[in-house]
Amino acid sequence: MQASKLIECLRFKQVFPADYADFAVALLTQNTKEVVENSIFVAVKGAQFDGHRFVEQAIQAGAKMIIAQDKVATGEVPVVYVENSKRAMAILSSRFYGNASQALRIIGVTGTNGKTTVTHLIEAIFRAQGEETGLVGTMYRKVGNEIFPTKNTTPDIITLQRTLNKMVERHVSTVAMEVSSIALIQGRVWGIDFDIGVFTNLSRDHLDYHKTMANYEHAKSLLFSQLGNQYSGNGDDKVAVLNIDDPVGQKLQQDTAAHVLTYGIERSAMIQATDVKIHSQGTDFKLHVFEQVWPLRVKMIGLFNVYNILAAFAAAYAAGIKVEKILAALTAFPGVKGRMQLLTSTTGVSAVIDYSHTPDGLLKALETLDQVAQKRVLCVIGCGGDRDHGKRPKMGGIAVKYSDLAIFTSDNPRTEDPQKIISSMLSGVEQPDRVPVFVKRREAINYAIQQAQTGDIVLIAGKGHEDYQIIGKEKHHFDDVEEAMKALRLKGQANK
Ligand SMILES: CC(=O)N[C@H]1[C@@H](OP(=O)(O)OP(=O)(O)OC[C@H]2O[C@@H](n3ccc(=O)[nH]c3=O)[C@H](O)[C@@H]2O)O[C@H](CO)[C@@H](O)[C@@H]1O[C@H](C)C(=O)N[C@@H](C)C(=O)N[C@H](CCC(=O)O)C(=O)O
Ligand SMILES: Nc1ncnc2c1ncn2[C@@H]1O[C@H](COP(=O)(O)OP(=O)(O)OP(=O)(O)O)[C@@H](O)[C@H]1O
Ligand SMILES: N[C@H](CCC[C@H](N)C(=O)O)C(=O)O
Ligand SMILES: [Mg+2]
Repeated sequence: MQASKLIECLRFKQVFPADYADFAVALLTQNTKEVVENSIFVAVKGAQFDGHRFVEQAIQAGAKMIIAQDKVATGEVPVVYVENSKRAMAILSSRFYGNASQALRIIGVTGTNGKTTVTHLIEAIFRAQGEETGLVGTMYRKVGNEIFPTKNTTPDIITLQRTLNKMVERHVSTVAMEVSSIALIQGRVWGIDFDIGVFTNLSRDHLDYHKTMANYEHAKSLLFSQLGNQYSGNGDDKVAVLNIDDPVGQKLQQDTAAHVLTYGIERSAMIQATDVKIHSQGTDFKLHVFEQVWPLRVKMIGLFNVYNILAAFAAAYAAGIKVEKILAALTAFPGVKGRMQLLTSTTGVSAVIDYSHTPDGLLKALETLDQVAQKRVLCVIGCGGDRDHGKRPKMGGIAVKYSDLAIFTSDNPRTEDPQKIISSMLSGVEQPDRVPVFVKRREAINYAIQQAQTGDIVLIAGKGHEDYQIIGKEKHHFDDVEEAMKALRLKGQANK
């Protein structure tokens, strides 16, 4: 696309010089590291850097046009001044990548916990119908079967539009996408035409960023207030899928113009689960879809996973898939890597790897394991550095209160002192001197598995699927599954 054609979509812009030499745009980017010959570079003011300071570097790397909101010196290279470069970036990327979101059925999932699980469930349901699917989230971006790495749960808008464009090229029809609160505030989904919005739950997290729960709640509400403010009248209008047992889910009913489909367990809901029975191999419950009832057995463990299943079911139901077909896919679903992932061993000790990294997630994981463990539940837990400090004492307290033995260790310390993070966790515990502490995660895992006896379960919480540990700014290979398997094997050999 020619630059002049592309920037037509920006209103109220000032272009200097107005008679610039037009060119075919090779790439649109906000990052100097990506710039190639004939790129357009968008200068964005970020939390750490101001992109306007990288303009010269972008021009040297081949940028032929700059989009900016503040005055920049560009020599001969044309500058398009806009009121807000992030918004301009959203509008430009939508046009550059062919308004891809309009050609796709996009299901956005938001909430503190359960987004990755629900998006994978949705992906599995649509795949089982023979559809080509896309997935965007914490673990990766997936186009059909092809996996692309990701830096954020919800990527920046250009990466997102580029990914959606690739999905259209590969004949994807439905996309399940995690929408983080931070992305909603930062406009990373501006211009994305969501068809269905799903709310899982809201509890404490990310207060380092949002500061207050009210701000955090407002961020989540944006997905629903931006959904479906027009009615087609064809019966294919937008749908908000809301967890009605969560007070925020109840409030969101007021924020959206979209059709509402409620789900829940405790309160009366359109999609409801009753008679939930959790056992070590999975969970049984009755699924009520308005007036009809189906018995269901799933392989995932825990009451919280029943909520995740209801959310995914409701999204698929809203998309018009037949109940029996959805249920067949849910019954076959094996679970998500690093979410209540069970490792058994010949020793009779089991380990569960789970991505619980919030107070509520940890509480739910421990409550679930308490119901299925034959004997004790041990818990290895740390908290991430450069993240919400307030959740540390809460998670420390929960780990000690809801397990038989809690062992404190490091998660991803990032640029913080790991010992200080652990001290903060210990400040939430009544008898901190009774908590075994191992700064090195490997040692904590080994200790927990050594201490465990037949019938015990060791929960290794916080890092789930992650195959790295971030210490300082360095990423080192570290995988809880590998470490736990190694420790279980050693225990097995020692027992012989
Ligand atoms: C604090 C924060 O949210 N930062 C996010 C934000 O960065 P930013 O816009 O502030 O960027 P910046 O680093 O200050 O740089 C400003 C501009 O200069 C440009 N730049 C910078 C350096 C350079 O050499 N060249 C260059 O061009 C950058 O490309 C950028 O355009 O926008 C970037 C692009 O969208 C994100 O990648 C980045 O996420 C960082 C890595 C991050 O850790 N974010 C976390 C807190 C986050 O967003 N988490 C959520 C929730 C996770 C969950 O609950 O699952 C997520 O969605 O991942
Ligand atoms: N519905 C739920 N309610 C409470 N806790 C949950 C729920 N679903 C999952 N969890 C817990 O939260 C952890 C993370 O789950 P998941 O990865 O699906 O959430 P997420 O919202 O994608 O998290 P993130 O914000 O890191 O992307 C799980 O390992 C589990 O312990
Ligand atoms: N999406 C979450 C993941 C936290 C995972 C945990 N292992 C940590 O590093 O704190 C975040 O970036 O806050
Ligand atoms: Mg996630």
